[in-house]
Amino acid sequence: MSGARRRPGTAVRSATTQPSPTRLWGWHRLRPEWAEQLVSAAGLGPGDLVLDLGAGDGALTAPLAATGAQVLAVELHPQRLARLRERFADHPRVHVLGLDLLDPRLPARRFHVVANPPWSLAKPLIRSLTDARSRLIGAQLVLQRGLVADFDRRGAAGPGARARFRAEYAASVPRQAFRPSPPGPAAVLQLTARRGR
Ligand SMILES: C[S@@+](CC[C@H](N)C(=O)[O-])C[C@H]1O[C@@H](n2cnc3c(N)ncnc32)[C@H](O)[C@@H]1O
Repeated sequence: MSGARRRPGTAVRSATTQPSPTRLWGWHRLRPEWAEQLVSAAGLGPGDLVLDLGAGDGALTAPLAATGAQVLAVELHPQRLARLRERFADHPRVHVLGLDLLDPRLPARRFHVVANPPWSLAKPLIRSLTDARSRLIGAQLVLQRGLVADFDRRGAAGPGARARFRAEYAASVPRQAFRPSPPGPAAVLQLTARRGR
């Protein structure tokens, strides 16, 4: 892949993938004050590795980098990816990756996730993050409120996922927290590994 460093344990699907006419490229950017709030609640610092999945143009990437953590910002949309690469080209702790979130490979070392990912991919994404081989420590995912409430009630889906991760409704996020506003309200789903992974 050109322009982005490849990390062990992460997969790279073509960064030149073109938006397909059937692919949903919805983009509800988090407003800066909400992005800051989400990042500050994650309690990250130097030495941590955090993934921003579906990074857009970096609404969360920038405050995540300001914590001192190492940030992997994943985006597939060609223009957003290009903008992201340009914006963080000189940042020593931000690595921009042209990955498809549907690719299940994850970092080989322990990691966190703080993200406002594409809501349509929430279920496969959570399945992959809570997989038995995943080294996820904790995730904060901004998703549709109803879905977050479901996860809070039923726990993480997928074989054995409930035994490995707690899934909780952590906070409500109003439609006004995004630009443009999504059709319905959102919430933060907190996933926490039950044991060190
Ligand atoms: C809800 S937007 C959030 C953008 C940014 N995190 C923010 O809060 O402003 C989701 C992002 O995921 C990206 N995306 C959609 N499908 C993707 C995929 N399969 N792989 C990687 N990124 C994807 C979209 O291009 C979009 O930028």
